[in-house]
Amino acid sequence: MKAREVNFDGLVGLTHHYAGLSFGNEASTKHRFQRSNPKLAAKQGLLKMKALADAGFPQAVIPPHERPNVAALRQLGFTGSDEHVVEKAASQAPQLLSAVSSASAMWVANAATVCPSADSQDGKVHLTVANLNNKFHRAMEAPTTEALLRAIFRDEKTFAVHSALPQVAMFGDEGAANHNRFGGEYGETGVQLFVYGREDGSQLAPARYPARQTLEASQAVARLNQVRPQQVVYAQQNPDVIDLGVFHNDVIAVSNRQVLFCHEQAFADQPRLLGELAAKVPGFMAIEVPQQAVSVADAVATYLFNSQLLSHDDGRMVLVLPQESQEHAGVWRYLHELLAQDNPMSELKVFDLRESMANGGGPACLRLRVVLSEAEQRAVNPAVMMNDALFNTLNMWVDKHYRDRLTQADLADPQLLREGREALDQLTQLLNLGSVYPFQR
Ligand SMILES: NCCC[C@H](NC(=O)CCC(=O)O)C(=O)O
Repeated sequence: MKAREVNFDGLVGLTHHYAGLSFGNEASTKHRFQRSNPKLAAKQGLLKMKALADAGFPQAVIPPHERPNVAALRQLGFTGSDEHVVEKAASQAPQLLSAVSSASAMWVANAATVCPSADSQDGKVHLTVANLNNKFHRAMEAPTTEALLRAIFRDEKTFAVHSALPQVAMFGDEGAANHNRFGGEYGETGVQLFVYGREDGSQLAPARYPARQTLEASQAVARLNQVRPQQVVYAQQNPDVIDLGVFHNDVIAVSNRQVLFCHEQAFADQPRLLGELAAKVPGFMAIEVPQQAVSVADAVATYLFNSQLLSHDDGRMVLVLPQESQEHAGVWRYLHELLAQDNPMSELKVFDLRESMANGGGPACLRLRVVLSEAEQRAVNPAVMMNDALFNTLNMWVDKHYRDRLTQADLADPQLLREGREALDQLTQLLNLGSVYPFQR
């Protein structure tokens, strides 16, 4: 039976805005306080999903979270009705209101780490929710992410959804953005590469920006996901590139099947890692981009590596890139050289994801890869699968509910809270999710 990689993309939420919340993520810092367009952001994401579904790649959607997160503000001491809580936060602590209003759950590469059934000891598909401990606005995603994943991957005989790791720095976990799986056919046993930024207590760590993922977290996720130990490889990110803005490994590397496409400075001990992968993955091929061809700074600015590397049924691979890669002459030239060389890459697909990119989220950040056998695909909640009908339904839903401009000041508007709840209440019906949001309980 043929297994496929299904890409689950995060749908951008109604409160998408630029708040500069992610120290170490240069796009987030740079676009702080600029005006956003949530409606356009959601539509840009939907267009990518639809185009990939049309090109034959199975595609699904993961809904946004309830924002502002009023419960989080209450936990921080704001009292009164929900509207009063928002008003008080807006006047006393606007940056906190921004954090609890962030639409950051759209970047579902950080939602969880996935282990396909072919790799797990009990033969189930495992998903461990990421705690996103390094940033307040992201750490609050875990409970709703868990509820959503349980509503999508409902069948407990097929899927095992694990709660996030303890919310402390030692177990900082950013999900699939620091995880790669290598192998032949998707349904065959693979090798899983867990990439971390630091080991608790070790000196080998970035100096300027935080390392969000720890080795201790990666090891715990590998245990929870029941990955057979002989199939696990750990590697440390190069701390110097974290200091240049590579806050997740998927900003500097992407993989698919036997191919690793990465910058030559991506990993701390790159020759050792590539040797280990060559020994464990039959037909392993590393495509390392030299600093001379594309600098780390250009990779961060263009998100060349935050691409999706997808396989057509005949084995040809397509690289799904953000428009910023096409707009950079040197990067675009390099990509064409790559196509001409002897490797499986045969096609480039470019998308305008400007709204997400301005917060540091490219094509790869917006998707969670889930390898599923045919039987497992049938066990997924069918209402989240992208097709013509769902594309039209979601576009109409976005048109009806989303604003086309939002600044930090607008977050004070209590109407935004009501708009969000009404929209999400309808969305849970459209996607047959049941009650997943705090306001529905
Ligand atoms: N995988 C891409 C994640 C991008 C995300 N950006 C943000 O949260 C920016 C939000 C803001 O600054 O408004 C992050 O850094 O975790």
